[in-house]
Amino acid sequence: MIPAISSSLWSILALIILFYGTRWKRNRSRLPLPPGPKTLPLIGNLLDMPSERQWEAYHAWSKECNSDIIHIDAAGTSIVVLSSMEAVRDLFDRRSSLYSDRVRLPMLVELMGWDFGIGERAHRKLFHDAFNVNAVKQFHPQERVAAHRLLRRILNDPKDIMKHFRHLAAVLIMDVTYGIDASIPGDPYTNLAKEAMHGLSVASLPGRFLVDTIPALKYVPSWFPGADFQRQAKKWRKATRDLLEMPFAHAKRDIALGSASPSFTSRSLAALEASPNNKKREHENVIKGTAANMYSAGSDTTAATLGTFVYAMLANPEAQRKAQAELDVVLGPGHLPDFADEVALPYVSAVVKEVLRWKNVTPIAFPHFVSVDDDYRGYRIPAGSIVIGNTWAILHDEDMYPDPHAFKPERFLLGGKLNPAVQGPEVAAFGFGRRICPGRHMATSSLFITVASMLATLDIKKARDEHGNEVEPSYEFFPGLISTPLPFKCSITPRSRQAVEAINASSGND
Ligand code: HEM
Repeated sequence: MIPAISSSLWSILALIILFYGTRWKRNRSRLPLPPGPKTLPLIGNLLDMPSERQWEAYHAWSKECNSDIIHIDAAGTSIVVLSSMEAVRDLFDRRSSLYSDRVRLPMLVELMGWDFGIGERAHRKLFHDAFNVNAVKQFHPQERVAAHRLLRRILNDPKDIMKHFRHLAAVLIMDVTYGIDASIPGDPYTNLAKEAMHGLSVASLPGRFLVDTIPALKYVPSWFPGADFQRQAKKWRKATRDLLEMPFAHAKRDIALGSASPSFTSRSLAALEASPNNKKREHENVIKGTAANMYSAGSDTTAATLGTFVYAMLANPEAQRKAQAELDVVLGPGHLPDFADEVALPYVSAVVKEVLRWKNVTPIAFPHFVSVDDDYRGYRIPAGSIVIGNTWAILHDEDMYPDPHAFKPERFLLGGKLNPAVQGPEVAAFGFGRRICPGRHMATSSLFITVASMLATLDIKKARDEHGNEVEPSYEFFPGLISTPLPFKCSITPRSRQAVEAINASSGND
């Protein structure tokens, strides 16, 4: 499926495809490309490229070709898909210096203004210092408060659970990143981010916009018939730039007034004082870009994963009952869990793992890019290829995870403990190699405290219609780089009077 385009745009396309197609053919070397679906002259697999659930099509092609590395030709854009841990480790880990670039999708970067990725070493160092496995413990108090606030918000308004998850993720990350309290009603930043994030999620999928396959289309003016992508890009560009500039300016203002709460931005700007004067502006831009990345990469992924948790509880009520029984034994009914309880709660930990695996929210991670020719297992990986680790295929490998589409936390347990022999979903759910999600330790700790707090105090059940029949959710996701549950109904009620009292006495204060 490809986007609908007018006949005038088709004629320009034909010329451009001819140009790119012949250029690409000239560059071919002797080694064969990895196997892949049959191609048509010049346009390759362009007509087969799915615009939704790409990971499933990649997986099916991989099976057809009996290969964990396949090649797809999208009208001259070379896409290589890796579907096993062995292949992702070989390329993304062992050859990380070659495979760690990001794809410069023209729609996203040039037209929409997402040009502040954290590719540079300076960004990654800033991030690592604040978010490594030990440093993230500093965020436990904020994560605990965010989980307690969530419980109170659900008690007061149990209807739209995804709204509460988005609020939790946005408030937590605004606090940690900028020291901004986004919990106040009418806060401008959470809505601002919503529009920018929607654009990012849609435009990050390779093949979603034709301009990514044929970059010269970016010069087509927005009034040209069929150039809807230009109008769409303009709207998203404004949201992107506002997301980059506005919260950062707010944090700087608070710092100047002396009223800022400690945050990634305040700490990084304080450290900037030591930079030479001629580098200050440049370093400040690095901090600004890193902060915007944290927000953009951390908020929707966290909210979507929590939505998947609710889907899982609706799909497998028995798992919910077992997790609640474990919490009741360890904490006593109506008590809220804390981080120190995690070791005594293997079933709850297994629920979190299975949520990250079952319908993982970043099924193709974020695509990587290789800028030089390489070869692997006798195949040629052409320079300029988009290289995708098919996280979804890895986390649904039947040999590693029998009955892979079922939600079964037990698969991670043996003798009442987490079984180290079973590969945890963390090996793929947060991406690969040098570009692996730097927020993963914070993500897993905030998922644990939120899931455990909800299970300790709330019952999550299917909603009922006006005839009292259970309403089965679709378990479907919004199609984007980040799979977010589509709107669904469910019933969330307190488990007991003690649970209500514990929530009301907790640290969440709105
Ligand atoms: C459950 C929640 C999360 C999931 C599933 C997730 C997943 C991912 C994935 C798959 C990638 C791409 C890795 C690759 O290119 O191979 C990524 C990148 C990233 N994540 Fe996360 N993430 C989550 C939460 C967070 C949080 C809470 C933060 C920030 C505090 C964060 C910050 C980032 C950043 C900055 C990048 C870009 C790294 C780069 O481009 O080098 N993520 N994440």
